[in-house]
Amino acid sequence: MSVTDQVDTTGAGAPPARATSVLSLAGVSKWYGNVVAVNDVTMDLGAGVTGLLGPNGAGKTTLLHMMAGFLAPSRGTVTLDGTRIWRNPQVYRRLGLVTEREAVHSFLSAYEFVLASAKLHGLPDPAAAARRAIGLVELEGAQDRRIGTYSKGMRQRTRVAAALVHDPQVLLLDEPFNGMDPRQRLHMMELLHRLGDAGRTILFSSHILEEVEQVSGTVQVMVAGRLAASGDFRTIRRLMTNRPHVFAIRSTDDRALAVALMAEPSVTGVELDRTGLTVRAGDYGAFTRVLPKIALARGVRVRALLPEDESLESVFSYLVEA
Ligand SMILES: Nc1ncnc2c1ncn2[C@@H]1O[C@H](COP(=O)(O)OP(=O)(O)OP(=O)(O)O)[C@@H](O)[C@H]1O
Repeated sequence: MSVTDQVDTTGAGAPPARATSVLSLAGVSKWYGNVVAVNDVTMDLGAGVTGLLGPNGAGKTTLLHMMAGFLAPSRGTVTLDGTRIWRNPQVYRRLGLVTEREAVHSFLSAYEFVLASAKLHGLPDPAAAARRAIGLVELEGAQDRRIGTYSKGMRQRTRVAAALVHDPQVLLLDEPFNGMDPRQRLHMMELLHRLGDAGRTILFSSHILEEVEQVSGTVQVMVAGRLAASGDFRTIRRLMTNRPHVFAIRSTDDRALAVALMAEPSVTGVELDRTGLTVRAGDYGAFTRVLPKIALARGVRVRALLPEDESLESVFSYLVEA
């Protein structure tokens, strides 16, 4: 029996036990004129929840849209269980996408909104499919209220239900946690876990490290269109935290402090110029603990200690260079 045969397209009852699907990208690039948005990305995604992490402009949305069949790759192939996705409506039926920004009509109820999505998919029993999808996101209690009266989290769950109405094996979500408060986030995280545990392939994008860490053990990291790292989150996190840290230091005697710091094992580089002292340290904790002691011993007062490269972009850039 093929994977397609096992999909419950009746829209009724509990989802069946499913075979897992593999979404594969092979040498995928996408360019818009001179802008290379995605650059030679190869990855395989199986059942469970995977985070797609990267700073703004890294190419996450472009990648998700190619996976969902919204965009053609400029080069390479995107396949689901070996079948090309682009211009293949049979495969679209097995995919769901929750886009980053999309208006939900505030005058409709969640039930009406999800029902419309079921009808667009041409499901045989749209009403049953809508009820099942609303049950999956636990919105039954509010399904007949106008969406205009919902919280941000409820609106987002309504959109997830609309994307799940045809019971797809793969669910792609672009920045699903944006603008949610902690409680709404938790609820959405639990939902994604439940869907992943039930055998679906779930990929969600985010530019927030901690967010991905809380939701998924597996991560694909994109930087400037390229896949910078992929696999177990903890291993990648260790790579990120073990990177050299750069500090700008302002003190009453930068020269004396520079000489003293050169002998310090946690310091890997010292630069002194007209603007002040720049220090590279391998171990963030060890360096920040030892600096006040060294300064005190030399009679130097530290006026400012500024980490120079703490932005997410610099963390990601380090990964690309590693
Ligand atoms: N339609 C388009 N025409 C031209 N350039 C585009 C288009 N869409 C995206 N880009 C460019 O492609 C690159 C990747 O954009 P994309 O939206 O995929 O990144 P992202 O990681 O999703 O970013 P964000 O988190 O800000 O949404 C960016 O440089 C962006 O400006």
